[in-house]
Amino acid sequence: MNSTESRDKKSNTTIVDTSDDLVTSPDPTHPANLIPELCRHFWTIGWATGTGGGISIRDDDKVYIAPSGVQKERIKPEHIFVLPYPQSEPPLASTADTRTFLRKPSIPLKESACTPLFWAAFDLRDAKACIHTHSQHAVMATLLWPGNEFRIEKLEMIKGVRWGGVEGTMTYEDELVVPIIENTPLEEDLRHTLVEAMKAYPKAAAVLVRRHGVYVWGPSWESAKTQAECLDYLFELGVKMKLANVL
Ligand SMILES: CSC[C@@H](O)[C@@H](O)C(=O)COP(=O)(O)O
Ligand SMILES: [Zn+2]
Repeated sequence: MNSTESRDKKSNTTIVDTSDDLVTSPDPTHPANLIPELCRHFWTIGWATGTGGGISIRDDDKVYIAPSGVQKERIKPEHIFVLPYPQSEPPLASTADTRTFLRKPSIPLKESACTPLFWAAFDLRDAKACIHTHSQHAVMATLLWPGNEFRIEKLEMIKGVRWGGVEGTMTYEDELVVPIIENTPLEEDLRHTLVEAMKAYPKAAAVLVRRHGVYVWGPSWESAKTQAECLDYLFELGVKMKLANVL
């Protein structure tokens, strides 16, 4: 049990800190400041509109998560959840009673439904940040590549993508392969196939979700962001090239 939690012996429930201490910092690069700023930016480029999409950042033993179902461009630091890392089990909504939080907002909010998906990037790739976008370029790519892989080559922006999302950068000579998984009615239910795809494609920097979007991660929030930008560019260009019959 961490310092911000205490257990009420009578009711046997965990009382979580709802103070703003863990999400208040004058440092603009503190995750609780960065998540609202990046979500605002992602909203302006169509990655996180209509409450969809988002980003989670891991700072050592803490994971910072945005709230669920809210206008992502209007999140404030005090709306951010803080979870301890690592945890023996991924924090699934279906295990709500046993999940541990270091900090919850004082107003009634739920943590992002993407939490178990972000967690897969932290656990399987040791990522420090994971971005989920609803970019139409990603969605179109999953429609024009009907199989279980998006493939593209001979484009300069491939050089901005890392092997596995966290290792060395790819070269112009390398073919980019991104696995595609099928969407599910509930976000949480994507976890199983996302984990399977990450294991089957250990060198892939992202996982596309058909008719939904993409999960991209990196060894830092900066790297996750620039890789997501390179991949989005490649999805957009791939779609245009395929429609122009020049692929
Ligand atoms: C427009 S609803 C989108 C959600 O179901 C989900 O796909 C999503 O990306 C965001 O989930 P959230 O729980 O709001 O963080
Ligand atoms: Zn989504």
